[in-house]
Amino acid sequence: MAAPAPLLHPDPDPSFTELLAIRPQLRMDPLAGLMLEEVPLARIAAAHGTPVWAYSAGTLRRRLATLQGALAEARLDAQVHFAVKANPNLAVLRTLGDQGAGADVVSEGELRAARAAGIPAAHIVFSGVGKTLAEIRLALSEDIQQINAESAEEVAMISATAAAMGRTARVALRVNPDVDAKTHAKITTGKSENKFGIAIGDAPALYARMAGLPGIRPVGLAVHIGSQITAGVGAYRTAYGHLADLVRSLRAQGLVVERVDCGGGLGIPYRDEPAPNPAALAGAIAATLGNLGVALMVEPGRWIAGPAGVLVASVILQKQGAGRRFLVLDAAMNDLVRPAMYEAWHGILPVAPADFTAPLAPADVVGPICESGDTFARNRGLPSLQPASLVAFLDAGAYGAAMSSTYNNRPLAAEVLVEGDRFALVRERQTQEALLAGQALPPWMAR
Ligand SMILES: Cc1ncc(COP(=O)(O)O)c(C=O)c1O
Ligand SMILES: N[C@@H](CCCC[NH3+])C(=O)O
Repeated sequence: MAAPAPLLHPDPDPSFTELLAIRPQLRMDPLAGLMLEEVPLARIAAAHGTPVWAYSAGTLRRRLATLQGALAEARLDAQVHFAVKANPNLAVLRTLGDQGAGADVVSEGELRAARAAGIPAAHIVFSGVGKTLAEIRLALSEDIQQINAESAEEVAMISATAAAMGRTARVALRVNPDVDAKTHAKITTGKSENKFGIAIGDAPALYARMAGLPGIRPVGLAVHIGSQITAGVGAYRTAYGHLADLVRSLRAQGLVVERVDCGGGLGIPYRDEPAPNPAALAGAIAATLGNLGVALMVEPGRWIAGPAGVLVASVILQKQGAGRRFLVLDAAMNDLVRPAMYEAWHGILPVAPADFTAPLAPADVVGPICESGDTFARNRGLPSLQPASLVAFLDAGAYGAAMSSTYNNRPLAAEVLVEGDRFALVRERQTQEALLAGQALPPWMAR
């Protein structure tokens, strides 16, 4: 069973050279050090300080094109909807939207970001297990492509809201196929014990009921079985097979099924995981749903954005503990929470050219936050790194900045977009003033 690589892995880590070999967006220049496309990361750090996120526009486009190409190659009538939760930066969304990506959103904020980036409402799907009335109203007034409903209770909310607004919501039913995607327990979503979707056995009756409700036009089905799926496409095939059966049985009842949203979840190799590729996913879709005459959607987030981004941090100090070396960075779990939250393994490379050939020794890479979970890596082979040396976290373009917080009252880091040999700030580092803004003392504390 493939599972995401944990923070501390029993096998030797891939070398720096091996990590770079499968990431064409990154290379080590003998003079300029680690480069993202044609921009030395040291230049970005010098211009905008650290910690700083940097995204490659070229990589975003290339990966989106690979996915679009794989779907076309499999002769599928399929649209890619980028899962905005992975990276809601407007420049990222604009880059992908300009190349034809729609958006999969799960909140008012994501819907507004997708619209602000220029993604047409007709290419936006709203997913999520708990949309508020205000969010349903916004989706309806924007007339987005589709709302994916996850329960009978939510269908009733959408129907009542749409009818009151004199609108008709295009609704797909998200089904829970009870399939194990063999990924981290916190990010598996297609098992019956997970909160997502409606049990596949309950779907036919609800779908039939939807067809008779005011304010609702049932347009199809949706499924999403989990994230960072690296155990091949078997679980996808099983889930899509169940959906295909459901499409056939709904149609046999005389119901209309126009679309199937196949969800996201395609994994990437953070360490050396044998991640499935888009062609395999397209093959699984084609083999199951390909001949039903339904329009298809996929909702990848990580696969597109993960490898396109890095987090650059500075070493604050190197500290010798009892039998271990700690490398204390100015980035912390509030910036990149994946290691603390899922024990996730991220490649960590020195940015300076000389560091690359230096002898390596194990280090625990940590942030300055006051809890031991603020650990990015254990026993990681790294050269001696003096204060102010830079390191880069690889594959940080998805669920990186998106999951940042201000824990320890640390401001959100800046974000930069790299385009060939140019780069531009696309989100400023949060100011200390902004961190305090909006807080007020109650009148009785005034002095
Ligand atoms: C409904 C839905 N679609 C798409 C995604 C995107 O997942 P990933 O970034 O793993 O492709 C998610 C997150 O797992 C999700 O919940
Ligand atoms: N945030 C998770 C993925 C969850 C996907 C959300 N549906 C991660 O970083 O791996």
